[in-house]
Amino acid sequence: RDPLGRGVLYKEVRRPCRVMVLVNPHSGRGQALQLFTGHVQGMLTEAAVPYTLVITEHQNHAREMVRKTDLSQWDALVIMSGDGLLFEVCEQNKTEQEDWQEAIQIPLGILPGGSGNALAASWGEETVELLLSCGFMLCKGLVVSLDLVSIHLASQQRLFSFLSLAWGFVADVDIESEKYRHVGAIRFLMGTLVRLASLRVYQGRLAYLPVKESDGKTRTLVDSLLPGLDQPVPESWTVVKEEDFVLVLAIYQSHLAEDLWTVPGAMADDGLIHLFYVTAGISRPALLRLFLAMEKGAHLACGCPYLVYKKVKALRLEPISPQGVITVDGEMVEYGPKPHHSHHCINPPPP
Ligand SMILES: Nc1ncnc2c1ncn2[C@@H]1O[C@H](COP(=O)(O)OP(=O)(O)OP(=O)(O)O)[C@@H](O)[C@H]1O
Repeated sequence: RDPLGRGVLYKEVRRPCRVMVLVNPHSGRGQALQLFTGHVQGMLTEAAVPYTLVITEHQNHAREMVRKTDLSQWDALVIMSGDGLLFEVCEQNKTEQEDWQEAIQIPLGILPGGSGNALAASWGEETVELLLSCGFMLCKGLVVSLDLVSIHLASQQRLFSFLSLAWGFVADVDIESEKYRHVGAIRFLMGTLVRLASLRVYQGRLAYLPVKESDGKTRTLVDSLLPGLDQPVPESWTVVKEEDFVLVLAIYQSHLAEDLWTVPGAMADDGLIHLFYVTAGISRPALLRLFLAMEKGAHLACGCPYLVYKKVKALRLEPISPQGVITVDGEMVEYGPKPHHSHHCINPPPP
């Protein structure tokens, strides 16, 4: 079904639908619970969707809830927070459960309560208020399949990522601006201005497997495209000549935040990793112009010679700079002088 007329096929969860809603009262400007009770609760009641409300009390509370829960009792897990709480739930759901192949079939929902809300923004309607649009999809029980990217860290840890991997400028801004969370979405602009003042270059090696016209979607849970981290990248991969970067960003949804429309054409399950990188030499005003243009999805039209965009199936990132931040879905992950980050796009079978 395509009830929103966006060329996207949705499935519907079966009725009656039992939903667990996890609300982080401290996310974003600290109003998630009020927004839930003020806007979403009534919609769910009217739509006769039974739900159980869990208010998270501390970091990792949602993770523990999901670990302890018999998931077969629920038809959907819904997170009202930013992308961070969803990352916590996904990690628990997918990597720590022995039966994660089954666990990833459970529909996950997101209601925007954070300051970035990238995933919600990628899926909500632009014409109506984001929270109401996400609440509407929840009431209708509309489900789409979502690409997951498998990430191997240097320590062998494997993560599943639903949104992005970032290194350099974007990752620094994301983490450094967390302290301004209470101001909402504008935290990214504040963080961008602060970081621009101390713009730095990050050394590293980047290689990727470009998408070919003939490529179909990769529907596998096995990392068949990934060479071992101790192996060189295969000949079919492109090795980026430059080793001095201002940022590297791999994103698989359209939005990096509510007002950062990074990949205008991205679909939730197009099987693509959208790789952006900016090489050293870009001026501060030019970098600022890119981020301002991104609000309208117009950054690629800026004609900036330092910005490169590729559609890829897999990539490897090897930071050489000893200090830096790498984020997955906006959350900081381990960083080492010589970690390898390999990515491989997988599409789990539709729920
Ligand atoms: N009750 C709580 N008190 C403190 N921290 C919490 C609580 N519940 C959850 N958390 C933690 O808060 C962190 C931030 O949440 P989240 O990323 O969802 O919101 P945000 O940072 O405001 O939004 P965004 O990621 O969109 O910018 C998560 O790591 C989560 O584990």
